[in-house]
Amino acid sequence: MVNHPLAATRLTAMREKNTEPGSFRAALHELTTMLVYEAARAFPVERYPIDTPVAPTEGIRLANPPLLVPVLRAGLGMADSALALLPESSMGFVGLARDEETFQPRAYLESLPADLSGIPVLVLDPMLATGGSLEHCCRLLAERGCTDITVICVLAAPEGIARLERSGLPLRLVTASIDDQLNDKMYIVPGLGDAGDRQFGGMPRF
Ligand SMILES: O=P(O)(O)OC[C@H]1O[C@H](OP(=O)(O)OP(=O)(O)O)[C@H](O)[C@@H]1O
Ligand SMILES: O=c1cc[nH]c(=O)[nH]1
Ligand SMILES: [Mg+2]
Repeated sequence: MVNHPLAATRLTAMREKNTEPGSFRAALHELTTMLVYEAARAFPVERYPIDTPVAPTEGIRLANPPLLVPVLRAGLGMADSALALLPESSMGFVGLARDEETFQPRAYLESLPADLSGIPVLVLDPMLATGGSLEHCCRLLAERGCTDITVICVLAAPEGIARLERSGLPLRLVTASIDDQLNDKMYIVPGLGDAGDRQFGGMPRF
């Protein structure tokens, strides 16, 4: 979990119900930078020779830049800042919408490389609630041979964390908060509401 005063202030702006969509998107953008920065501590690097204007020395580059996979819609608001920190990365896309009666994810977009063996993947979705959506996304990646998945989210519910743990998928989770629980509509409590609607508009359902 990323526990930092600057992350906490962005998270507070996102939780506050009167935060306008523009400020919500700005806070998500900045918080994503911090979450990706922390997640990237674990990335392997390689050394290679470079020249400064003064002398030869050794440079560092990522040994294996990850594929970035935002989960539409809400993960779209994390895509730009992740790509800014990882300009060497490519991006795939998964589109999922949770059915608000059954709470099952409905897939409407799958734009991923066919073979992900040997390629680490950073999945971007601000919300881990029941875990159905992120489990579905990570299964798509594992079916393509991915064995190294990092899920980056803003808020995680204990129920969703337990589900990902039970899934046996090869993943680790980086989050800014583990909240208390889910309500009867499967929204995270205290949470921040619907992360897609808060960025892009829509009807409150919680
Ligand atoms: O853990 P779960 O119970 O599956 O819920 C989490 C999912 O819900 C949200 O997306 P949503 O389905 O609302 O789509 P949206 O991004 O288009 O709003 C969120 O971005 C996750 O993908
Ligand atoms: O609290 C929640 C749960 C699912 N999806 C959201 O956007 N928010
Ligand atoms: Mg939504």
